[in-house]
Amino acid sequence: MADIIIKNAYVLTMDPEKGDLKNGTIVIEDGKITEIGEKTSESADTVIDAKHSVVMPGLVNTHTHAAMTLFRGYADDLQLADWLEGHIWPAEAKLTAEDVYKGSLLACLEMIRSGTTAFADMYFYMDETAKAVEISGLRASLCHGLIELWNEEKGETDLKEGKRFVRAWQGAADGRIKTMYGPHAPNTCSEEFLAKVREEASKDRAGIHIHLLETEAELLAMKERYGKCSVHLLEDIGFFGPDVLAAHCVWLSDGDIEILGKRGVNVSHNVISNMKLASGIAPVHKMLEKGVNVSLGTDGCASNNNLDLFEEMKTAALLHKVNTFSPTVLPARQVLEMGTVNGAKALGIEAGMLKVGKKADLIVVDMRKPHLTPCFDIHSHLVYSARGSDVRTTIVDGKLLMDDYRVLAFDEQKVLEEAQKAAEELIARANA
Ligand SMILES: O=c1[nH]cnc2c1ncn2[C@@H]1O[C@H](CO)[C@@H](O)[C@H]1O
Ligand SMILES: [Zn+2]
Repeated sequence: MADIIIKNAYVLTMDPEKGDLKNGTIVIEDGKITEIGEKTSESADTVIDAKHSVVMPGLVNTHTHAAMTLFRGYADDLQLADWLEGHIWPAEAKLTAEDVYKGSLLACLEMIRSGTTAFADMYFYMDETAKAVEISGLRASLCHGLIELWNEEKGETDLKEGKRFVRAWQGAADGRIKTMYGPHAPNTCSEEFLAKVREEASKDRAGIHIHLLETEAELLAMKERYGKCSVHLLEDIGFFGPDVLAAHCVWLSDGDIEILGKRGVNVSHNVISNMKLASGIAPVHKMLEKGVNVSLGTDGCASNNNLDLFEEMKTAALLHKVNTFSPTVLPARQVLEMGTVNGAKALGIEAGMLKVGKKADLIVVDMRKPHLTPCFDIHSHLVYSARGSDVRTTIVDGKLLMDDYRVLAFDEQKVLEEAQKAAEELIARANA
């Protein structure tokens, strides 16, 4: 007997070999997809009738700071340096472990509701985010943010905590949690420190998550300090590899793109954050042309201000069209690949596609909505018309986290109330 059967669905497999099924059935057992076809002879404890719905791989958010949900709308319309150093960092100095727990749970709730099944996170008090992931049922690649700022003592303390976290949580929550090293950025960490982090990550067989060339200010600071940009510096110290996840990558030269492609670096494109902070426009279509694995991230809620990857897909598709004066750039199908297949690859997850043997991380999107009627093309609808709130069911590792708009993972009202209270108290402390 199987665990879950989803029937009567439009199945968007994202598997080029299989294609889509107009009226399909998916069977889930022991956390994996065991059958995809027109019908099944199996029976299951839970049978979901997905009439008027699309079943698709869960979306993967490859760059966020989950607990920053507490700063949603706290500091808007500011220059990045002023935003980060003048507002966010002083407020973060007042964060407690409990705040991070409550903010992370809120983020998990928002992700479950908007169809995200896995995410990559860099922050502080990461045990708390890990606990929230464990409870919520989501999948995540987590790292403790290392902000050395050329302070040797801080570098050592951060790295020690980073290593403790990597070792404590690697493979936890039935393998749903993976851990990484999280050096903040090449302009907030020294060359020696970055080299040391690379060494430790290799030793622990953990990946590395870093902000990379987000702003022109970083590019200029790097040129002044080292006479080369961040990509060349990291290339010269042997930092890059397919286990590196680089967020933003806005200020890249053609040569930088070649390097990222050659080294198999995974890029997280955070289009809304880049627009909101006016950081610039990442050369996404060029990266994709060069075979770079580009996925999508929301960044934290202080620079977005939500975790809805449907919005991210639409915005990415639109921005790159107007930026290149070419409406054929980033077509809907390619953007869906960025949100699913490429994201799963970036986090090393056996998912991102609905295929027998893959992990059962999938979502059911309700298409019986005014803004989704009529429907000629599912790809187009999912990118240009759908919203995160159209997701009715979310399954991770073969477990139902939300069933027909009902969140099962935890008490939703309690999560909302506690996050609201924690945020109010935190901001009061920060403004005191
Ligand atoms: O877009 C961004 N650029 C640079 N730093 C960021 C951004 N978003 C969040 N953080 C900061 O990164 C640290 C995580 O370890 C946090 O301090 C967070 O505020
Ligand atoms: Zn970030």
